[in-house]
Amino acid sequence: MDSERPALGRHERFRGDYPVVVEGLQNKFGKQVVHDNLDLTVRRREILGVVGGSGTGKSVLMRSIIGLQQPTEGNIEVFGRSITEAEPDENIGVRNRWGVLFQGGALFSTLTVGENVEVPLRQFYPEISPALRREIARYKVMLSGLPEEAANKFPSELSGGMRKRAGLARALALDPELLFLDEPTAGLDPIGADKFDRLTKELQDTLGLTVFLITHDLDTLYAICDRVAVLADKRVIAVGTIPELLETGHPWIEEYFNGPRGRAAQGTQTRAESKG
Ligand SMILES: Nc1ncnc2c1ncn2[C@@H]1O[C@H](COP(=O)(O)OP(=O)(O)OP(=O)(O)O)[C@@H](O)[C@H]1O
Repeated sequence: MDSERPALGRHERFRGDYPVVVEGLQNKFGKQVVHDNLDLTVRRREILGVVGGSGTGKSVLMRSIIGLQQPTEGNIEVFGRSITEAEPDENIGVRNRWGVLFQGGALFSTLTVGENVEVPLRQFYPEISPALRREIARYKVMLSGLPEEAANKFPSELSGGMRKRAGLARALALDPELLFLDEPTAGLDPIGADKFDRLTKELQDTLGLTVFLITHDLDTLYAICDRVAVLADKRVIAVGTIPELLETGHPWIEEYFNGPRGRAAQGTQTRAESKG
């Protein structure tokens, strides 16, 4: 089992082995404490699955890491830069190194898919010519597995699965090193979810991405995650491979992975592996 708080010198964090380091995080909404003394490190080029019961604060954790939620205590470093201590404008140099696929895609409904992908390009690289911006957006649309013509469609003209891919295209707009995915396969049918998983893995491999992936989808955890972090009791109670997590004997982990759905997902994975 991995220690959740490795003894890291700042120079090691800068070397990029741990693109995300969260230490002693606390998030409170009024009297509700969502996180308390939460530690987590994300390793370079891994797909880290983040699981936990509903309302355990997975999305709040992601929002804290990308600077959309100011924690009440703790420190978060992304690519060696403190997100919690700096003003949002000071983080401009790291904000263009990550991409985010929010739950539901969060696309602008009045813009076409291509125009949606152009939004971060306009924001971070206003000097790029409109023609080149359009070209980059088209490339990202295709990279996300959508047909080229999807760039001219509005989100309302797409299926749920295509909208997810459009959101992914926008998340990839700035060639990120770090990708945040919040429940990317929620609402997809099993075949669509499987294809999305394979796309995520392929992109991670070919682009060398580090992926922070919030999911309830056990198939995704078994199929593509290198490690899984479990949120419970207001913190990350364990991080590791699925066999390592099971060794903890924690009742929630046991029930989650060894319940009927967990066993089914494990069976699917074993069959997929034996087919090669
Ligand atoms: N802006 C906010 N103001 C007040 N409470 C909030 C806010 N954002 C989140 N919360 C609360 O924080 C808790 C954690 O929410 P979060 O969305 O992170 O859960 P989650 O683990 O992602 O859940 P799910 O799996 O259902 O998506 C919830 O109780 C939620 O109501």
